[in-house]
Amino acid sequence: MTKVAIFGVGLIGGSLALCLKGKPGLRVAGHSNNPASVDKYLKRGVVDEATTSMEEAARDADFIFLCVPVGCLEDYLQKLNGMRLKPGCIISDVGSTKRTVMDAAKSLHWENVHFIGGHPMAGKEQSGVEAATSHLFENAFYVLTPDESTPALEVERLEQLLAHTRAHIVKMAPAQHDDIVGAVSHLPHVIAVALVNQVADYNEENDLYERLAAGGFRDITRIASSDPIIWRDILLNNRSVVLRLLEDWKERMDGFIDMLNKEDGAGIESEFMKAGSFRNALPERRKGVIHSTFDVYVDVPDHPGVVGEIAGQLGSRQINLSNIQIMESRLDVPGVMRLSFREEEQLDRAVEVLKELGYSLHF
Ligand SMILES: NC(=O)C1=CN([C@@H]2O[C@H](COP(=O)(O)OP(=O)(O)OC[C@H]3O[C@@H](n4cnc5c(N)ncnc54)[C@H](O)[C@@H]3O)[C@@H](O)[C@H]2O)C=CC1
Ligand SMILES: O=C(O)C(=O)Cc1ccc(O)cc1
Repeated sequence: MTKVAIFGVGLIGGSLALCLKGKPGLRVAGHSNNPASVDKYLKRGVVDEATTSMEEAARDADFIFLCVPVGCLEDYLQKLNGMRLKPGCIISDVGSTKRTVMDAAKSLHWENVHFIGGHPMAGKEQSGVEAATSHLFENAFYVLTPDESTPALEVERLEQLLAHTRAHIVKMAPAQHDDIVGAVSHLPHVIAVALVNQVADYNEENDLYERLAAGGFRDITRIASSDPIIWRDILLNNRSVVLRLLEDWKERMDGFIDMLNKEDGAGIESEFMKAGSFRNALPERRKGVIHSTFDVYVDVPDHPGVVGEIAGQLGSRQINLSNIQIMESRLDVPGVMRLSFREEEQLDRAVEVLKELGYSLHF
């Protein structure tokens, strides 16, 4: 049996556990400092075993994943470094920044243990094991930042395990990762939070702001609801990159101020045209590279008739399903069903029907 130990079974650790648990030859152990969390992991059936003891979780583990806030990673590495780990053990993490954790791992001496940094580039604004799902990483990029000294065979072992996530593995240097992810993820989170708080302050005087903020404002600020501790740690950790990006951002805002002052309509138009053509060309995650289908995930209550009901409702409207897969179905966990369609138009119609029927959908 291959033992996988997961430290911090929250949104990401829990989702990873759900990808791996029940796969042939794999056993998943969870760790939390908090006894109540350990009970919760077991009760939800996310892991095979759980403990508050780091030693017990790490003992005999073939793989260890650190899925705790970025600010805790160095401390966890130091603790693991002081333990007797299984020879050949691979330690990885899922932190949203890669430079400091790679430096921390490199500064320690490991005896036949390999650290390979990782970052699944998928997530959501919710946190905790309650929000974990087995399909979170599907079709997403999963960055690995192996050091030059890490034997290729060990990186392959990790990649083989991560194949269960159905994510696309990409390898890059830690500093490059932090620069790019700073721009496409960390900066947008800061902007979303600042924007929401700006409107929240206006709303103190007049609650019409809140009432009219239903449409686009909600969409572009979804990530402002992300977990404060997780994001405090990410931003402090990648602060030099984020500070540089915010300086650029300030310049861009000055550019808009300038165009408005000068009533430069052509300038504004050209900014929207440039943004539109870049954004419209961005790859859509739901059109997976591996699968030539259009998929939607439906949260379904655990009752036997639900597959029939959904298939029946879609069939009666001549919406052609190409596949149905139940991804999690246990007594105590609500199920997730993947519906696949060969054509985007069929998917769009199905989404409309399922929303009308009150199902909660994910892409
Ligand atoms: N939220 C997201 O969308 C993504 C997060 N990440 C990274 O994954 C890691 C885990 O994040 P999530 O699963 O989202 O968070 P979460 O809050 O859902 O889970 C964090 C886990 O760490 C444990 N933990 C241990 N020590 C802690 C401490 N001192 N303070 C708070 N929690 C502590 C918590 O009990 C919990 O099990 C972070 O390093 C984050 O940067 C990576 C990709 C996406
Ligand atoms: O909710 C979203 O869209 C995200 O941006 C999720 C996310 C959060 C943190 C990461 O390191 C990677 C992805």
